[in-house]
Amino acid sequence: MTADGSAAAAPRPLVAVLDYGSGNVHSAVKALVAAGADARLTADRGLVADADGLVVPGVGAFSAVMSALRGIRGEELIGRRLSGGRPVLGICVGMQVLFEHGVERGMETEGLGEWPGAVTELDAPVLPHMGWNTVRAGEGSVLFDGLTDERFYFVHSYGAQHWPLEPMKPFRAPVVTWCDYGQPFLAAVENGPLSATQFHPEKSGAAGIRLLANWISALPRTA
Ligand SMILES: NC(=O)CC[C@H](N)C(=O)O
Repeated sequence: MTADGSAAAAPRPLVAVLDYGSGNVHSAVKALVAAGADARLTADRGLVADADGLVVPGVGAFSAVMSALRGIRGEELIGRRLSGGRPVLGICVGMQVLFEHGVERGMETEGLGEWPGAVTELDAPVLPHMGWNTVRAGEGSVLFDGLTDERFYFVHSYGAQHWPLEPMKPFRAPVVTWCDYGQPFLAAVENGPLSATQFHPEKSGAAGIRLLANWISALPRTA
């Protein structure tokens, strides 16, 4: 209750942006704040564990991102959150490392293995895929709620091009969203507490902010 008796505004959901030396983190923090979160760039293990949401950004080579994540035992931080059903959002290479492995320039690197399958070079005439694209949102998507026919900004040459995970009843089937660039590839996945986008919501204008706001609105509140 405030001094004039009106109801105090609810505190913003606390979203940790994992600081492990990846690039592009400040635009992610800024976009999350614009989308309604109290966003903080941090490697503090307690804060990462307790935050309402964790965002794992990622730019550069799959192998370098995995090495930097392992350097702060990021696989533990992400795995423990997911074991406790606590939301995590991976962005770009932060999505790619969630798969079993990545193959870049002939080098295979083990990923976090949250999802089966591999991240491989896109089968497209021009790489990198750098620009705006529409996506084919999966049925029941939370991320793309109210965002049909919007375009999102992609900068990548690799991606997950198959979704081998069969729904395991009684669990809800993951919601997969596709994009067409040369061949189809996964633009986003929503799988219980774990979501991820291959594109950059923080570089996708108002549609990107709305997508982040959808994710933030769905965060269970611990405070
Ligand atoms: N934007 C990025 O940093 C993506 C890099 C990643 N190695 C890819 O090309 O898919």
